[in-house]
Amino acid sequence: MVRVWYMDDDVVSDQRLEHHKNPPKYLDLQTLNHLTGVEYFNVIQIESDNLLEDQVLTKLRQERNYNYEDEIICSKECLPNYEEKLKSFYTEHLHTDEEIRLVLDGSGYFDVRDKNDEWIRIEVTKGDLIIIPAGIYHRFTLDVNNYIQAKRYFIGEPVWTPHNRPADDMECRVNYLKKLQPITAL
Ligand SMILES: CSCCC(=O)/C(O)=C/O
Ligand SMILES: [Fe+2]
Repeated sequence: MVRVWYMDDDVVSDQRLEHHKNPPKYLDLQTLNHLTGVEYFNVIQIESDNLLEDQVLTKLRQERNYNYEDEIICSKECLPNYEEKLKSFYTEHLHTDEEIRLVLDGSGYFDVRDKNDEWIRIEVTKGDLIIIPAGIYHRFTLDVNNYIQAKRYFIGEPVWTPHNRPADDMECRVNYLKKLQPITAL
């Protein structure tokens, strides 16, 4: 089961640790969605190595027109410019398009800002599919196991460019906040 929690304020110790508040403050997926617009799906058949035939995944790809896909492995051995890339992933940023990731193996943390600018940490492991909306400030880190393999989906020609904070005037940011308002008012 995916775990989601509010992070502590410790910016000194290793980013790969869990960074819970004391006491821990967990969120459920519905609350995560209401607060941030992040969507989560469990791709159930991953254990049977039948991942790409999975019904949840097939439906998502068709309905949302994900017509581009590739794979990324974040490990010292496989990711070119490993240290530099990890630093860039963990620098707070946004994208002009959704960030869609399906974890095939390993694990890691996506951190997203809530409307009060607090960090929420989302632990992703094998079989988790996460959709991070365009315009949300976020970052990614490996956990202490230092390995993740994920599929990346995209609509059209992929654009991976991160726009580091501050990017408040970007159209995607303005639109994200507009879309979020009615949701968080619930
Ligand atoms: C597990 S995919 C690597 C992280 C990434 O692609 C990204 O854009 C993070 O924000
Ligand atoms: Fe990103």
